[in-house]
Amino acid sequence: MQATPILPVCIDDLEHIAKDILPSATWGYYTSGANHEQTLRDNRDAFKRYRLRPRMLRDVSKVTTTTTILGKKARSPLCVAPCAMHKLAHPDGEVATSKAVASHGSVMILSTYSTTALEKVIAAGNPETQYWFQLYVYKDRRVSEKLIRRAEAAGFSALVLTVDAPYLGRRLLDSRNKFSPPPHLRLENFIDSTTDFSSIDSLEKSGDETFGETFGNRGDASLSWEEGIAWLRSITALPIIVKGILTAEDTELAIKHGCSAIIVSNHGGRQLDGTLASIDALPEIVEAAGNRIEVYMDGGVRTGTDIIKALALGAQAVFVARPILYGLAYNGEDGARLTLRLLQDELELGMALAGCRTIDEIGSHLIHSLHKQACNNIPKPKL
Ligand SMILES: Cc1cc2nc3c(=O)[nH]c(=O)nc-3n(C[C@H](O)[C@H](O)[C@H](O)COP(=O)(O)O)c2cc1C
Ligand SMILES: CC(C)CC(=O)C(=O)O
Repeated sequence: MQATPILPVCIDDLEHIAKDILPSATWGYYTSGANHEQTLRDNRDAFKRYRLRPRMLRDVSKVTTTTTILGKKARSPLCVAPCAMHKLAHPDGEVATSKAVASHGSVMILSTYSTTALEKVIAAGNPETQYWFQLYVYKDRRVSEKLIRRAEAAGFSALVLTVDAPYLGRRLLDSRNKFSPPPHLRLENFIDSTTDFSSIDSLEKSGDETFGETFGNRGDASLSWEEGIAWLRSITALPIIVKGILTAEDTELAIKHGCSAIIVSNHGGRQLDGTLASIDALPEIVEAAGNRIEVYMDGGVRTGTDIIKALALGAQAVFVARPILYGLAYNGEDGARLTLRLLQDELELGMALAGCRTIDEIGSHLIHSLHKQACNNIPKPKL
């Protein structure tokens, strides 16, 4: 058995510590994937199949990670993905995460299933930081519309529509653990819902419903590109970002239907098991997007060099989910800050060692792929 590290110096250390701290059912919910967890594992393993081709003697005495994300300046391309229920990790929950992201200066996507009301989360931030609201569309569209109105009023600057979860994936560990969030927590975004969301608002399951059924029974699985995106466009002027895209075909449709950006994602291996790892899907999507739309990615990012590889393969920004939960579990806001700082430090050092002074200098020339298929899809060098 591996001893718990005293001072966490990388994300894997934080993961070990979080495992020791968190109740086993919470740990299971946070870390597990769907079915046999092939995609969960592959999200991380796939990064190792890309190796770096560093350039030398390029005056890396100054390195900056400043970039733009959805047209706005950001201090770093490292951002925070939407994650349900941060208060399972620490009582300060999403407010702690918000403050950490604000000090880091990039983007936080807040989950619909936040354990803190969306207004409180954005109020803990600063104007430099972008807050985007992640949306699930419900059969009762009034529930989704009300959330959108609140997000608009609170100052969220984009909607992130999660498209890979018409139903919740089968997470075997959650079934074995009979995972159910503790009753003292609230899904605060639903508290004043005037529609029939009372059972989910208190996080109590109605009758014998499993957590997945509670979710599945309320989500609108009939959502389509034509009707769903048109409906969203008809009720909001906020940019719409689709999260969960894995193919060139859907990239084309996202552009056709007026989406503003794409997040290449398989939901951290928690939905359809057996998909491509996000980093493997990225080149196809970047090529299909062809600079018409920004492409971001998430899934398996645990080191600064993972971020460099994703940027080199064409991502404009990179999102992390579980690493933030590990940081929160370790030490609340300071722990979430540590997560971001460790990854940011690794990113800056990695850039210097690879000969990149700016984000623009991170191009496909840095990538040596160990699988030939991906090599064919790698976008043209930026340099
Ligand atoms: C515990 C947990 C809860 C999540 N909740 C949401 C959610 O509410 N909405 C969503 O779109 N994605 C959700 N995700 C998926 C993440 O946004 C993201 O796609 C994925 O976890 C990224 O992979 P990583 O955890 O390896 O960084 C969740 C992921 C985890 C681990
Ligand atoms: C409450 C869940 C639907 C949140 C989620 O997307 C997940 O657990 O992956």
